Amino acid sequence: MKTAASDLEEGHGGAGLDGIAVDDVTVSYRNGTTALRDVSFTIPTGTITALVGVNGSGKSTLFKAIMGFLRAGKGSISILGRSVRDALKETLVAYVPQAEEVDWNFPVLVEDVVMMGRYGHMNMLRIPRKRDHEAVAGALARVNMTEFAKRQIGELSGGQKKRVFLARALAQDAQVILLDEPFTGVDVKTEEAIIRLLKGLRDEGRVMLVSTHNLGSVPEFCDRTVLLKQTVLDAGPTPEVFTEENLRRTFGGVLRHFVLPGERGADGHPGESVTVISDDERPFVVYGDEGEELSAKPVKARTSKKETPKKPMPKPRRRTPRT
Ligand SMILES: Nc1ncnc2c1ncn2[C@@H]1O[C@H](COP(=O)(O)OP(=O)(O)OP(=O)(O)O)[C@@H](O)[C@H]1O
Repeated sequence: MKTAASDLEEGHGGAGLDGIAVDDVTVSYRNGTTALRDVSFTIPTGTITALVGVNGSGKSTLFKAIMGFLRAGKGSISILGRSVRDALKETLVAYVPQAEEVDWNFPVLVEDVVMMGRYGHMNMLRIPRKRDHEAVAGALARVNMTEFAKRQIGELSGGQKKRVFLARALAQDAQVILLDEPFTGVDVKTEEAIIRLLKGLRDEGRVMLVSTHNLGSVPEFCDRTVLLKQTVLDAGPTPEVFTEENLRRTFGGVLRHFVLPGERGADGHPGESVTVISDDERPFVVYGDEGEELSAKPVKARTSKKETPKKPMPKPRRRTPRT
């Protein structure tokens, strides 16, 4: 029988089996809202993929469909070559939720939250065995939260809570990890720690799909990008997909894009122009000539939907601090 591990070996580095394959999926809610229409994309194993779109573009709905909470009215989803149902049975998929989705008043210890990741590996009585305790300890250590094991989850900071839910996914030994806005409410240091961890998981051949509004971090750590607006506007390697034209199509008037002139520059960058592209969180910032390639017109807030030639985004050299 094929195991997840053997699949991952086959697929490591993008070749071989797809990590997630979404084929022509349409999902509608009972009230008649069609949140996803004809959505298709594939993600190879051993990759991190950004899921980018405005509020209401269908990101959470897509996560729910991949988790099997919502059934596609049309199309199919496969995970590591299995149906969603089989993938869930084999505990291959984990979900790291947005902070708002969790009731933080629920009295539960950090180690208990992480142990929930082991439920799929236990029998019906859910009595943890040695290997379950070891998995929990290992997962907490990996996210640097060992000293918080006996704390109530509600007492932690936003970034610490995020790390606990990541630890739950690790304790589960999930091969496919869906992360809903993992950087919201976390400081830059924690964000960097999470990114380092995700890169390590990628190198183990796992699959990560990350919804984010932090456009600045996408080219830094996401190999691939899926742009969503009820349907897929574009999907593929980030250097090809994360373009100015595509971001405008994705965000429309929500996107703010402006260039500060070279004479003024920014702190630490005198004489360099600064290009800023942002929806609502951390902007994508480019200093100097690379930024000028994006726009020849300085000091202009641009929110028009006018199409411009497709140009790859240059890699940012520095990002602005979080406000
Ligand atoms: N339970 C529901 N019942 C009916 N419609 C819903 C439900 N949940 C979401 N929707 C609708 O489906 C569409 C997609 O919503 P979804 O939550 O997937 O977007 P999103 O991209 O995750 O947004 P955000 O960035 O704000 O989290 C929206 O029009 C939303 O109003």
